[in-house]
Amino acid sequence: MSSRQSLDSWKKLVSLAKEKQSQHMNDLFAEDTQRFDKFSIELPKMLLDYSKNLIDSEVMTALFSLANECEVTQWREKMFAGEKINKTEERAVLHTALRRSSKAPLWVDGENVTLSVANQLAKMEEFVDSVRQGHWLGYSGKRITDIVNIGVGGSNLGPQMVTEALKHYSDNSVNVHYVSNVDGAQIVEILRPLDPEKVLFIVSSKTFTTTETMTNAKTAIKWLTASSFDDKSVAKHFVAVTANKENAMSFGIEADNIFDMWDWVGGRFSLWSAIGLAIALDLGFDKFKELLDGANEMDQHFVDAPLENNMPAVMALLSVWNTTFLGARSQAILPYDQTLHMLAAYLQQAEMESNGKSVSWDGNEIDYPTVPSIWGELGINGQHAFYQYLHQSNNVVPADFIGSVESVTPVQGHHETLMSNFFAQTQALMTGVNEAQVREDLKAKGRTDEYINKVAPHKVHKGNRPTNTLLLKRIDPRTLGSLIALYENKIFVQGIILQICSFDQWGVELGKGLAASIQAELESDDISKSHDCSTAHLIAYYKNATRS
Ligand SMILES: O=P(O)(O)OC[C@H]1O[C@](O)(CO)[C@@H](O)[C@@H]1O
Repeated sequence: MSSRQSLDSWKKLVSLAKEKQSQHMNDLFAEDTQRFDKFSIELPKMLLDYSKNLIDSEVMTALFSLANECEVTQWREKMFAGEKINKTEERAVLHTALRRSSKAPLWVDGENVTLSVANQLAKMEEFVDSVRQGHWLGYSGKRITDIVNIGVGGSNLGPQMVTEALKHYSDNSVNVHYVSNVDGAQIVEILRPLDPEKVLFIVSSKTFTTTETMTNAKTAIKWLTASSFDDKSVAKHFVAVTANKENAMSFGIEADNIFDMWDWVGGRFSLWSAIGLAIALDLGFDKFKELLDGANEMDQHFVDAPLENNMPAVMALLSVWNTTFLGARSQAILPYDQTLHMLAAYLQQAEMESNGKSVSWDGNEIDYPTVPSIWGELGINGQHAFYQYLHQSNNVVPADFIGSVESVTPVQGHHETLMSNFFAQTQALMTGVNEAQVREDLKAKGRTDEYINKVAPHKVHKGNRPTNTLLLKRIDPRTLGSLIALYENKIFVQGIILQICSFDQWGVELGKGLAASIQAELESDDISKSHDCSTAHLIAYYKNATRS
């Protein structure tokens, strides 16, 4: 039994979970008309209603005790102070320093992080302004019109998700494109309409070793130099963002064109650094700064608010309740705002690469369910695709519903239709409809007994499906910054409670290593004897087919 399971609060939650599993949220709402007031948190630009969870005050009290017994606030202080809480890599975790407003020094390994961040932001600002104002010109003297960000995982998902979400705020000084897939189909299609004389490539890679990114960057250099350019053109058309300056320089990128990353920023938490350069080029540096300020506001709330009124902490505790204690295995992210169409993909990496682990920070196997798998889509599209499963499958999927009071692009009648669905779905998921109600309804519609007997069981919705509702005022750079930081801080709290090292990602290494050796086999006549027979036959089939 792990140390967590011997905590009083943990034991209490185990017994409360048994009790609550036989209850229905409809009864909890009937018994307590104050549920919304008790189980909601309002911040200046967003409201969280978490009353539609299988909780009551006793459960929440036990969850807050769990957070206290797990020393969440002490760990939070350590993270913000730059202590090396990423134990397996002996690194600080300071993505919050990238958006911090305080000018006070913050030291890590003799480096004043506050100063390094300020310097990089100043370098970014100067570069962004010069590209957007047409001072930075391509090799042949033409203005840059298109930015192509080459990166994958954290060096792609965050910037691309934000670019998509804030499209409305772009003045279209430049067009921004993202290449992440090593499947050549993507880069070929993106480059096809572009003019090499007007394109700027950003090679974004913390390690500058990621095969997909390096392969795409090499293709981009070939594309550029294949026209009338020579090698010198690379200096005007390539910049890099990396913590591995040496590799970027040997790749051919000028030292001055390299923006720094640091080992204390995890890739999936890096959009606030120069990894967000494409965002800043698209929106202008002021709006990028607003994004950082919004994130900083959420950090301040996370640091200052008592746990009972702390949005990231409450969301983390609810996830632990739903998953570890009530047994949910997945979690849906359902934005009802077109601008957030990449949010689920972004949060998949943020949460699953951080906490998708089964060994605790002391190296022992974890024997309780940890975090759910994250998936999702725009909610309104999901309604016509997978909501059947959410309403009636025998697998309960807790869901975050995220909507905005105001649309960034109002079109008469649209927003009300969208939001009426938003409100209807969480109500339906909670209340459901029982067989007696179904029968009564069918009878009132004049259906025959035979028809009612046949159809009634299929129309029952058991309800009791947990949801959180996040209602934002409006998607803008500041609110989006706060929303992303909300989830980042939530992920941190989950990791602390579940005793997970949230800031490493060893689980991606095995496959990467194997792919490298298989690539050598694909490019030669050899086939390694070390494969299992399935993999060996698949490789042989592929090689025979490509060579016949
Ligand atoms: O920025 P890099 O070093 O190219 O890494 C890209 C992504 O690959 C991963 O290392 C996973 O393989 C992620 O953690 C990271 O965000």
